[in-house]
Amino acid sequence: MSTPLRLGTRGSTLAMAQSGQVADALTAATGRPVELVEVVTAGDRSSAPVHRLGVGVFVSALRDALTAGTIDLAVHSYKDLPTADAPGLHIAAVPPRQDPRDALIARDGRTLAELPPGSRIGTGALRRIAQLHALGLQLEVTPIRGNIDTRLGRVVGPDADLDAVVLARAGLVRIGRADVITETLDPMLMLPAPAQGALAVECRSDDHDLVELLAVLDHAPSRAAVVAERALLATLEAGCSAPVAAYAIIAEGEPASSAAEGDVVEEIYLRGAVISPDGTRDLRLSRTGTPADAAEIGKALAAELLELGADSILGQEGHAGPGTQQFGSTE
Ligand SMILES: NCc1[nH]cc(CCC(=O)O)c1CC(=O)O
Repeated sequence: MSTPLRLGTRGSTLAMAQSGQVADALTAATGRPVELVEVVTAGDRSSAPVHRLGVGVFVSALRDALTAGTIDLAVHSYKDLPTADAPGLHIAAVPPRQDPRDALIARDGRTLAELPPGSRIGTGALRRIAQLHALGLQLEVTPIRGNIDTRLGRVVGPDADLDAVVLARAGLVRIGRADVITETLDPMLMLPAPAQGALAVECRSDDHDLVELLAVLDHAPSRAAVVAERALLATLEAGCSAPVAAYAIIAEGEPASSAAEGDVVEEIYLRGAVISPDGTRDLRLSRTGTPADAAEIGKALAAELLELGADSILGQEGHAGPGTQQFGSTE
């Protein structure tokens, strides 16, 4: 029996679930045993609001442990990773992505359209707040935070005080709570966060054997989608808390007339949005291309959004400007 690989994880229900799922997949594919090592992050120890701490605190403790060699690999929710590269570390796999759409959890099984004006709907993410306002449904959007269980408790159970909350479908699926979802939101109405529903499996770049081993978990279409969405985010120089949304789909495209019979041509479709927090300014665009050009497509779509004035929308939110990395998820 080979020595177990040490997979560092936060202790939250979601982190433990997704780390366990990656550990199992890795063992199934390679026969290597994997042990989970809990890493307590500054974000878990503090009760300060996440927008003050920055979501980076959840990530950096895991990255420090990787660099120090106390763990061999880490699993992150990809949407929580800053767009800047981490020196000495490598994302060795992007496993098959979960459904990236947002989900509504509402009282009495209601859908968004069934919520009466004045309904209280909870979410902390600026991207979701902006899009809920843009719908013009006269919903009362209430900022909430905390882990998935805490946020669910605002609408399900004895302490419920809201009519609905919006959460990522992927997180609920991973912790086995997809049953509470009353509507999966159409991306045309509620475009997800860049990389939502995807995981990043990270290790040290110089750990060549492990880089090679982890490649079995990589899913090329999921990686291409994430590359496009995050290229858009990075080009807008926005962080994961900005009112920026992006969603890429890889689909079978129309083969060129010159293509040989049986050739499968893949196409990437990327949709991106920048919306002011009050929902009054709402820029949404799409673009298609080939998956090999995922990064260029993301950059090009961001450039189009900037031409239409995206920077002035982001500027309203204390846009940090070139060369800086914004942190601070309120999700
Ligand atoms: N920032 C919080 C966060 N980070 C990852 C997920 C779960 C879904 C995913 O992997 O994208 C969530 C919860 C949510 O947004 O509801």
